[in-house]
Amino acid sequence: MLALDIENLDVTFPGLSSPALAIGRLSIAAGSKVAITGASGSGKSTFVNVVTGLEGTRQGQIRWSGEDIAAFSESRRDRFRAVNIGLVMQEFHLFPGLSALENVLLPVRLAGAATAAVIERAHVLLNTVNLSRPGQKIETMSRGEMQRVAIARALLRKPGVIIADEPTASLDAESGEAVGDLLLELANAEGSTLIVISHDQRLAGRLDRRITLSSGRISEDSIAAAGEAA
Ligand SMILES: Nc1ncnc2c1ncn2[C@@H]1O[C@H](COP(=O)(O)OP(=O)(O)OP(=O)(O)O)[C@@H](O)[C@H]1O
Repeated sequence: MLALDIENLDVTFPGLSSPALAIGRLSIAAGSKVAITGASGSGKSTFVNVVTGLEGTRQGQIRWSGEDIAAFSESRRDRFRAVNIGLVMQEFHLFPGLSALENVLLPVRLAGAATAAVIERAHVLLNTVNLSRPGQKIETMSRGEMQRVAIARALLRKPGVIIADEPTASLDAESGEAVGDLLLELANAEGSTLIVISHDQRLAGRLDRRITLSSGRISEDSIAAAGEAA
């Protein structure tokens, strides 16, 4: 499991008068389960992009258990993400024409890391997410099933952190709840830190900590609020 420590982060884009994301200090403990919420345009996707290293940043530190990915080159960030971060996105990013199993294995196959043990783990994970037909073509699956394939893929390399960006947004209530259950169960079982970006108040309410972004800044943090109340 990985801890996240952010310091002096400031992400600006051309044409914006204030930063898309400005975080003086934020620590997320290893193994904790955190929801990030906020209105449209508040900086949630920017947060996902910089903490996963999908986007670089020139200002600030983003340390995962001590390793500052803000100081890494793009290719080093890509390698770090592939090994350490399990990403689940709203729009799944699965490949039609391939089966559920082939989708789960694609990143490790591309990395030349599909050992027999990893293939066995892919089968086990598909079972865990309640998919019994590993050979089913992805385009024939329901949206809830597709998201469960994406979760199995994200967990294949036993990532220290799972980051899910609006994982239930395009699902009906029942499938969304199943996906929320799975993310929590699997993060607990694997001992991964879990960060979920979500408008889904029910899902956010089930996590240990809720952080709200407003105009790129942290406007509420349930841990800080609990500390003030104590
Ligand atoms: N590449 C970019 N260039 C210019 N502005 C950008 C860029 N990316 C994001 N922004 C701006 O930064 C701000 C934060 O955007 P971001 O996508 O992080 O918000 P969000 O909270 O994820 O919103 P939503 O819930 O609508 O997806 C917005 O004002 C957005 O227009």
